[in-house]
Amino acid sequence: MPLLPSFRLLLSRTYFTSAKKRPFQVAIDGPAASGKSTTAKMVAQRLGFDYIDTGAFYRCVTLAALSKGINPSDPSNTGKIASIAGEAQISLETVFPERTTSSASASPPTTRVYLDSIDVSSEIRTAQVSKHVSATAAIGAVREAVLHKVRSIGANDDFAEGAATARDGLVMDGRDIGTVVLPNADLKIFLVANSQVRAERRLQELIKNGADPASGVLQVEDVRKDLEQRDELDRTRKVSPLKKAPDAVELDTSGLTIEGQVDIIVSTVKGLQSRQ
Ligand SMILES: Nc1ncnc2c1ncn2[C@@H]1O[C@H](COP(=O)(O)OP(=O)(O)O)[C@@H](O)[C@H]1O
Ligand SMILES: Nc1ccn([C@@H]2O[C@H](COP(=O)(O)OP(=O)(O)O)[C@@H](O)[C@H]2O)c(=O)n1
Repeated sequence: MPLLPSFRLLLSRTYFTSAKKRPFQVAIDGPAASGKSTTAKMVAQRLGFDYIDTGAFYRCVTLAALSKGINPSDPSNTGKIASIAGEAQISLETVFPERTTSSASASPPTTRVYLDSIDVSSEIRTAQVSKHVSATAAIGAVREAVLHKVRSIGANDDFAEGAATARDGLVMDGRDIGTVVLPNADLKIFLVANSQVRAERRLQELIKNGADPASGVLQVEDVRKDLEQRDELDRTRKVSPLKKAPDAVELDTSGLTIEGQVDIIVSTVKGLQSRQ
Protein backbone atom coordinates (compact mmCIF):
# COMPACT_ATOMS: atom_id res chain seq x y z
CA MET A 1 0.00 0.00 0.00
CA PRO A 2 1.65 3.31 -1.06
CA LEU A 3 1.93 5.92 1.66
CA LEU A 4 -0.60 8.79 1.58
CA PRO A 5 0.91 12.29 0.90
CA SER A 6 0.54 13.42 4.54
CA PHE A 7 2.51 10.38 5.71
CA ARG A 8 5.22 10.93 3.06
CA LEU A 9 5.52 14.53 4.30
CA LEU A 10 5.92 13.29 7.87
CA LEU A 11 8.75 10.99 6.83
CA SER A 12 10.49 13.77 4.92
CA ARG A 13 10.80 15.97 8.03
CA THR A 14 14.11 16.22 9.82
CA TYR A 15 14.15 14.71 13.29
CA PHE A 16 16.61 15.58 16.02
CA THR A 17 17.39 12.53 18.07
CA SER A 18 17.66 12.81 21.82
CA ALA A 19 20.50 11.06 23.66
CA LYS A 20 18.10 8.97 25.69
CA LYS A 21 16.35 6.32 23.64
CA ARG A 22 13.00 5.38 25.07
CA PRO A 23 10.62 2.83 23.58
CA PHE A 24 8.80 4.14 20.51
CA GLN A 25 5.36 5.59 21.27
CA VAL A 26 2.42 5.58 18.87
CA ALA A 27 -0.67 7.59 19.90
CA ILE A 28 -3.93 6.81 18.10
CA ASP A 29 -6.93 9.07 18.71
CA GLY A 30 -10.20 9.61 16.92
CA PRO A 31 -13.98 9.40 17.17
CA ALA A 32 -15.95 6.29 18.15
CA ALA A 33 -15.64 3.23 15.91
CA SER A 34 -13.11 4.83 13.57
CA GLY A 35 -10.98 1.67 13.89
CA LYS A 36 -8.59 2.74 16.66
CA SER A 37 -8.42 -0.38 18.80
CA THR A 38 -8.44 -2.87 15.91
CA THR A 39 -5.67 -0.94 14.17
CA ALA A 40 -3.66 -0.27 17.35
CA LYS A 41 -3.63 -3.94 18.38
CA MET A 42 -2.52 -5.12 14.96
CA VAL A 43 0.16 -2.46 14.70
CA ALA A 44 1.41 -3.57 18.13
CA GLN A 45 1.43 -7.17 16.98
CA ARG A 46 3.35 -6.43 13.79
CA LEU A 47 5.96 -4.30 15.59
CA GLY A 48 6.30 -6.26 18.84
CA PHE A 49 4.96 -3.31 20.83
CA ASP A 50 2.68 -3.22 23.85
CA TYR A 51 -0.90 -2.05 23.52
CA ILE A 52 -3.06 -0.07 25.95
CA ASP A 53 -6.77 0.59 25.31
CA THR A 54 -7.58 3.65 27.43
CA GLY A 55 -11.31 3.58 26.58
CA ALA A 56 -11.52 0.34 28.56
CA PHE A 57 -10.66 2.29 31.75
CA TYR A 58 -13.55 4.75 31.31
CA ARG A 59 -15.85 1.85 30.43
CA CYS A 60 -14.82 -0.02 33.62
CA VAL A 61 -15.54 3.00 35.82
CA THR A 62 -18.94 3.37 34.12
CA LEU A 63 -19.72 -0.32 34.63
CA ALA A 64 -18.67 -0.15 38.29
CA ALA A 65 -20.98 2.84 38.86
CA LEU A 66 -23.95 1.28 37.05
CA SER A 67 -23.54 -1.97 38.96
CA LYS A 68 -23.86 0.03 42.21
CA GLY A 69 -27.03 1.68 40.89
CA ILE A 70 -25.28 5.02 40.35
CA ASN A 71 -26.16 6.86 37.14
CA PRO A 72 -23.02 8.52 35.66
CA SER A 73 -25.16 10.87 33.54
CA ASP A 74 -26.71 12.45 36.67
CA PRO A 75 -24.47 15.45 37.57
CA SER A 76 -25.27 15.03 41.29
CA ASN A 77 -23.30 11.74 41.21
CA THR A 78 -19.98 13.29 40.13
CA GLY A 79 -18.32 12.83 43.54
CA LYS A 80 -19.44 9.21 43.84
CA ILE A 81 -18.16 8.38 40.35
CA ALA A 82 -14.83 10.05 41.12
CA SER A 83 -14.45 7.85 44.25
CA ILE A 84 -15.31 4.75 42.25
CA ALA A 85 -12.65 5.70 39.67
CA GLY A 86 -10.06 6.15 42.41
CA GLU A 87 -10.81 2.78 44.02
CA ALA A 88 -11.33 0.61 40.92
CA GLN A 89 -8.54 -1.87 40.20
CA ILE A 90 -8.34 -2.09 36.41
CA SER A 91 -5.96 -4.21 34.40
CA LEU A 92 -5.62 -5.17 30.75
CA GLU A 93 -4.13 -8.27 29.22
CA THR A 94 -3.53 -8.39 25.49
CA VAL A 95 -2.75 -11.75 23.98
CA PHE A 96 -0.75 -11.60 20.77
CA PRO A 97 -1.38 -15.03 19.29
CA GLU A 98 1.28 -14.88 16.66
CA ARG A 99 3.88 -12.17 16.53
CA THR A 100 4.51 -11.66 12.84
CA THR A 101 6.37 -9.14 10.76
CA SER A 102 4.44 -9.97 7.60
CA SER A 103 1.23 -8.25 6.58
CA ALA A 104 -0.45 -11.63 6.04
CA SER A 105 -3.25 -11.80 8.56
CA ALA A 106 -2.48 -13.75 11.65
CA SER A 107 -5.29 -14.22 14.16
CA PRO A 108 -5.98 -10.80 15.63
CA PRO A 109 -4.79 -9.98 19.14
CA THR A 110 -7.41 -9.97 21.88
CA THR A 111 -7.55 -7.77 24.97
CA ARG A 112 -9.13 -9.01 28.20
CA VAL A 113 -10.18 -6.32 30.67
CA TYR A 114 -10.32 -6.94 34.44
CA LEU A 115 -12.19 -4.84 36.97
CA ASP A 116 -11.34 -5.76 40.56
CA SER A 117 -9.92 -9.05 39.18
CA ILE A 118 -13.14 -9.97 37.35
CA ASP A 119 -13.09 -10.34 33.57
CA VAL A 120 -15.52 -7.69 32.31
CA SER A 121 -14.37 -7.68 28.66
CA SER A 122 -17.92 -8.22 27.35
CA GLU A 123 -19.83 -6.30 30.01
CA ILE A 124 -17.99 -3.04 29.29
CA ARG A 125 -19.16 -3.11 25.64
CA THR A 126 -22.93 -3.19 26.32
CA ALA A 127 -25.21 -0.43 25.00
CA GLN A 128 -25.91 0.63 28.59
CA VAL A 129 -22.23 1.27 29.32
CA SER A 130 -21.74 3.00 25.94
CA LYS A 131 -24.70 5.28 26.70
CA HIS A 132 -23.13 6.62 29.92
CA VAL A 133 -19.37 6.35 29.30
CA SER A 134 -18.94 9.85 27.86
CA ALA A 135 -20.56 11.37 30.96
CA THR A 136 -18.11 9.43 33.14
CA ALA A 137 -15.17 10.51 30.98
CA ALA A 138 -16.15 14.19 31.24
CA ILE A 139 -15.49 14.25 35.02
CA GLY A 140 -12.07 15.81 35.69
CA ALA A 141 -11.35 13.67 38.78
CA VAL A 142 -12.15 10.51 36.82
CA ARG A 143 -9.70 11.55 34.10
CA GLU A 144 -7.00 12.20 36.72
CA ALA A 145 -7.57 8.76 38.26
CA VAL A 146 -7.42 7.06 34.84
CA LEU A 147 -4.30 9.01 33.86
CA HIS A 148 -2.64 7.86 37.08
CA LYS A 149 -3.58 4.23 36.33
CA VAL A 150 -2.34 4.26 32.73
CA ARG A 151 0.90 5.95 33.76
CA SER A 152 1.46 3.29 36.39
CA ILE A 153 1.30 0.59 33.70
CA GLY A 154 3.98 2.23 31.65
CA ALA A 155 2.59 5.10 29.63
CA ASN A 156 5.03 7.88 30.34
CA ASP A 157 8.20 9.31 28.95
CA ASP A 158 10.43 7.41 31.37
CA PHE A 159 8.87 4.04 31.00
CA ALA A 160 12.11 2.52 29.73
CA GLU A 161 13.30 2.49 33.32
CA GLY A 162 11.66 0.10 35.73
CA ALA A 163 8.19 0.26 34.25
CA ALA A 164 5.94 -2.62 33.34
CA THR A 165 6.36 -2.09 29.63
CA ALA A 166 9.11 -4.41 28.47
CA ARG A 167 8.65 -4.31 24.72
CA ASP A 168 10.23 -2.13 22.07
CA GLY A 169 7.40 0.31 22.05
CA LEU A 170 3.85 1.15 22.95
CA VAL A 171 0.69 1.77 20.97
CA MET A 172 -2.05 3.49 22.91
CA ASP A 173 -5.50 4.50 21.70
CA GLY A 174 -8.20 6.82 23.03
CA ARG A 175 -9.30 10.43 22.70
CA ASP A 176 -6.53 12.43 24.41
CA ILE A 177 -3.44 10.29 23.87
CA GLY A 178 -1.62 12.67 21.52
CA THR A 179 -2.76 15.77 23.41
CA VAL A 180 -2.48 14.75 27.10
CA VAL A 181 -1.35 11.20 27.85
CA LEU A 182 1.63 10.92 25.47
CA PRO A 183 2.26 14.50 24.32
CA ASN A 184 5.75 13.54 23.12
CA ALA A 185 4.69 10.46 21.20
CA ASP A 186 6.93 9.64 18.23
CA LEU A 187 3.93 9.19 15.95
CA LYS A 188 0.43 10.59 16.43
CA ILE A 189 -2.42 9.35 14.27
CA PHE A 190 -5.92 10.82 14.21
CA LEU A 191 -8.13 8.09 12.79
CA VAL A 192 -11.43 9.12 11.21
CA ALA A 193 -14.16 7.56 9.06
CA ASN A 194 -17.54 8.89 8.01
CA SER A 195 -20.31 8.25 10.52
CA GLN A 196 -22.35 5.96 8.26
CA VAL A 197 -19.36 3.68 7.69
CA ARG A 198 -18.54 3.72 11.39
CA ALA A 199 -22.13 2.85 12.31
CA GLU A 200 -22.27 -0.03 9.83
CA ARG A 201 -18.98 -1.44 11.11
CA ARG A 202 -20.01 -1.10 14.75
CA LEU A 203 -23.40 -2.72 14.03
CA GLN A 204 -21.68 -5.73 12.41
CA GLU A 205 -19.38 -5.97 15.41
CA LEU A 206 -22.30 -5.88 17.88
CA ILE A 207 -24.11 -8.60 15.90
CA LYS A 208 -20.95 -10.71 15.77
CA ASN A 209 -20.67 -10.37 19.53
CA GLY A 210 -24.15 -11.74 20.08
CA ALA A 211 -26.55 -8.79 19.82
CA ASP A 212 -29.79 -9.79 18.14
CA PRO A 213 -30.45 -7.70 14.97
CA ALA A 214 -34.07 -8.91 14.94
CA SER A 215 -34.76 -7.40 18.37
CA GLY A 216 -35.65 -4.13 16.65
CA VAL A 217 -33.32 -2.17 18.92
CA LEU A 218 -30.30 -2.54 16.73
CA GLN A 219 -30.81 -0.37 13.66
CA VAL A 220 -27.89 1.22 11.88
CA GLU A 221 -29.54 4.63 12.37
CA ASP A 222 -29.66 4.14 16.15
CA VAL A 223 -26.03 3.06 16.23
CA ARG A 224 -25.05 6.10 14.15
CA LYS A 225 -26.95 8.46 16.48
CA ASP A 226 -25.31 6.87 19.51
CA LEU A 227 -21.82 7.30 18.00
CA GLU A 228 -22.53 10.90 16.98
CA GLN A 229 -23.92 11.81 20.40
CA ARG A 230 -20.90 10.31 22.13
CA ASP A 231 -18.51 12.14 19.76
CA GLU A 232 -20.31 15.42 20.46
CA LEU A 233 -19.97 14.94 24.23
CA ASP A 234 -16.33 13.91 23.86
CA ARG A 235 -15.50 16.91 21.62
CA THR A 236 -17.23 19.53 23.73
CA ARG A 237 -16.24 18.53 27.27
CA LYS A 238 -13.99 20.94 29.17
CA VAL A 239 -11.30 18.48 30.26
CA SER A 240 -9.13 16.75 27.64
CA PRO A 241 -11.67 16.88 24.81
CA LEU A 242 -11.42 14.71 21.73
CA LYS A 243 -9.29 16.69 19.30
CA LYS A 244 -6.52 16.19 16.82
CA ALA A 245 -3.11 17.13 18.21
CA PRO A 246 -1.43 19.77 16.03
CA ASP A 247 1.34 17.32 15.13
CA ALA A 248 -0.99 14.36 14.45
CA VAL A 249 -1.54 12.94 10.98
CA GLU A 250 -5.13 12.27 9.97
CA LEU A 251 -5.94 8.90 8.43
CA ASP A 252 -9.41 8.32 6.99
CA THR A 253 -10.27 4.61 7.14
CA SER A 254 -13.63 4.95 5.30
CA GLY A 255 -12.23 3.49 2.09
CA LEU A 256 -9.40 1.41 3.55
CA THR A 257 -9.16 -2.21 4.57
CA ILE A 258 -7.95 -3.01 8.09
CA GLU A 259 -4.71 -4.44 6.63
CA GLY A 260 -4.31 -1.27 4.55
CA GLN A 261 -4.53 1.10 7.52
CA VAL A 262 -2.23 -1.13 9.59
CA ASP A 263 0.31 -1.24 6.75
CA ILE A 264 0.37 2.56 6.49
CA ILE A 265 1.09 2.99 10.20
CA VAL A 266 3.64 0.15 10.38
CA SER A 267 5.54 1.54 7.35
CA THR A 268 5.50 5.02 8.89
CA VAL A 269 6.86 3.73 12.22
CA LYS A 270 9.61 1.82 10.43
CA GLY A 271 10.48 4.92 8.39
CA LEU A 272 10.70 7.04 11.55
CA GLN A 273 12.70 4.40 13.43
CA SER A 274 15.25 4.22 10.62
CA ARG A 275 15.90 7.97 11.15
CA GLN A 276 16.38 7.68 14.93
N1 LIG B 1 -10.97 -0.49 7.39
C1 LIG B 1 -11.92 -1.22 7.97
N2 LIG B 1 -12.78 -1.93 7.22
C2 LIG B 1 -13.76 -2.67 7.78
N3 LIG B 1 -13.99 -2.74 9.11
C3 LIG B 1 -13.17 -2.04 9.90
C4 LIG B 1 -12.10 -1.24 9.40
N4 LIG B 1 -11.46 -0.66 10.44
C5 LIG B 1 -12.10 -1.08 11.56
N5 LIG B 1 -13.11 -1.91 11.24
C6 LIG B 1 -14.09 -2.54 12.15
O1 LIG B 1 -14.86 -1.47 12.69
C7 LIG B 1 -15.27 -1.80 14.01
C8 LIG B 1 -14.90 -0.63 14.93
O2 LIG B 1 -13.49 -0.61 15.03
P1 LIG B 1 -12.77 -0.38 16.43
O3 LIG B 1 -11.35 -0.72 16.23
O4 LIG B 1 -13.52 -1.05 17.53
O5 LIG B 1 -12.95 1.19 16.55
P2 LIG B 1 -12.64 2.17 17.77
O6 LIG B 1 -11.61 1.51 18.63
O7 LIG B 1 -12.16 3.41 17.10
O8 LIG B 1 -13.93 2.36 18.47
C9 LIG B 1 -14.60 -3.12 14.37
O9 LIG B 1 -15.53 -4.16 14.22
C10 LIG B 1 -13.47 -3.24 13.36
O10 LIG B 1 -13.17 -4.58 13.07
N1 LIG C 1 -8.49 8.43 26.12
C1 LIG C 1 -9.82 8.31 26.21
C2 LIG C 1 -10.44 7.10 25.84
C3 LIG C 1 -11.80 7.01 25.94
N2 LIG C 1 -12.52 8.05 26.44
C4 LIG C 1 -13.95 7.94 26.70
O1 LIG C 1 -14.34 6.59 26.73
C5 LIG C 1 -15.38 6.35 25.79
C6 LIG C 1 -15.25 4.94 25.27
O2 LIG C 1 -14.05 4.86 24.53
P1 LIG C 1 -13.78 3.61 23.58
O3 LIG C 1 -12.50 3.86 22.88
O4 LIG C 1 -13.92 2.34 24.34
O5 LIG C 1 -15.01 3.72 22.61
P2 LIG C 1 -15.22 3.18 21.15
O6 LIG C 1 -14.61 4.20 20.24
O7 LIG C 1 -14.51 1.86 21.05
O8 LIG C 1 -16.69 3.06 21.02
C7 LIG C 1 -15.26 7.46 24.76
O9 LIG C 1 -16.49 7.76 24.11
C8 LIG C 1 -14.80 8.63 25.64
O10 LIG C 1 -15.89 9.24 26.29
C9 LIG C 1 -11.90 9.23 26.76
O11 LIG C 1 -12.54 10.19 27.14
N3 LIG C 1 -10.54 9.33 26.66
